[in-house]
Amino acid sequence: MLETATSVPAVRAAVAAAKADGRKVGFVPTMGALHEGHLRLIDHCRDRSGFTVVSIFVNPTQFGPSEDFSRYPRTLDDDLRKCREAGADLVFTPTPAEVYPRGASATTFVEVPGLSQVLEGEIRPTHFRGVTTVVMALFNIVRPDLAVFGQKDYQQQLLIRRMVEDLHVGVEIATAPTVREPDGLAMSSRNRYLDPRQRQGAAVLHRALEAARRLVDGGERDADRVRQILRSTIESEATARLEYAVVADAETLAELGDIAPGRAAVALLAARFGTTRLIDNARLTE
Ligand SMILES: Nc1ncnc2c1ncn2[C@@H]1O[C@H](COP(=O)(O)OP(=O)(O)OP(=O)(O)O)[C@@H](O)[C@H]1O
Ligand SMILES: CC(C)(CO)[C@@H](O)C(=O)[O-]
Ligand code: BAL
Repeated sequence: MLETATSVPAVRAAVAAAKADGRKVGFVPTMGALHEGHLRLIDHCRDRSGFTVVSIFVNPTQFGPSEDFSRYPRTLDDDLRKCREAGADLVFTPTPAEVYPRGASATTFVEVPGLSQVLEGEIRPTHFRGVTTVVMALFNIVRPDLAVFGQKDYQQQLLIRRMVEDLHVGVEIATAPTVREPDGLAMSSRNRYLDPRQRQGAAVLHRALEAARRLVDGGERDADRVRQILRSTIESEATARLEYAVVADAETLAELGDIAPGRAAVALLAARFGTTRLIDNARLTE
């Protein structure tokens, strides 16, 4: 049976009861508007724990002043139904004032300098400070044994892993693969902003990543050539405006000159389709 909670004490009580039963507690933080990608994270979590908590919280502190906080999709009834069908045990739907007790925003922050300032962090300068702060607050509220994040937000899961390691948070972090539409577009709550032409065009991100992967699988070691194929594929799509296309070290996100065997490399992309920003990534080597 799915339980719901809106307050910190109610979450703590439900989680304490599960732990008293000897159940491992898994946690899937989300901003709602749930799609198949989120549901696979819940499956991943259920496979690895005995009590799955999902949070649905559109976190104000990770949106910049000109971003889409007010129009971000909020579909709570539908989300609760999907969580129930997916077999979650507890859904936490707090207000900002519940998460940020001093008045709807944070007055204490957790930051991961360096990793939070490149790529997404360069374009969205306060974004990751908001993410790491809210994830730390949610971890302290839920006190899970395990938390699951999506590979679609590659930089985000790296930052969270770093935060957990640096601050001895004691939560195991799992990363689940990106779930895609049949044409390869990574599922994202923001896909619903796209008009039909942009929606069709957005599949170019996956095509670019596939082209890069084919090049590397064929033996290409020059990261510049791989960047070129990423760029030229995206630039061939009329609805896309490229923001970045990088080939980076999979752990540090430092840009690579060459793709050496034994060094894990990842391609990361961001582009706008109209006013909608989408990101995607793929590992090029393991
Ligand atoms: N297609 C996907 N496959 C796997 N995980 C995903 C996918 N999309 C989102 N996630 C993961 O779901 C979690 C919650 O993400 P969030 O609620 O922001 O959804 P989103 O679809 O990424 O929304 P947005 O459009 O804001 O980026 C994150 O860990 C995110 O990486
Ligand atoms: C991790 C997260 C739920 C924090 O608000 C958010 O950044 C997201 O949905 O990826
Ligand atoms: N999934 C990332 C959340 C954000 O873009 O704010």
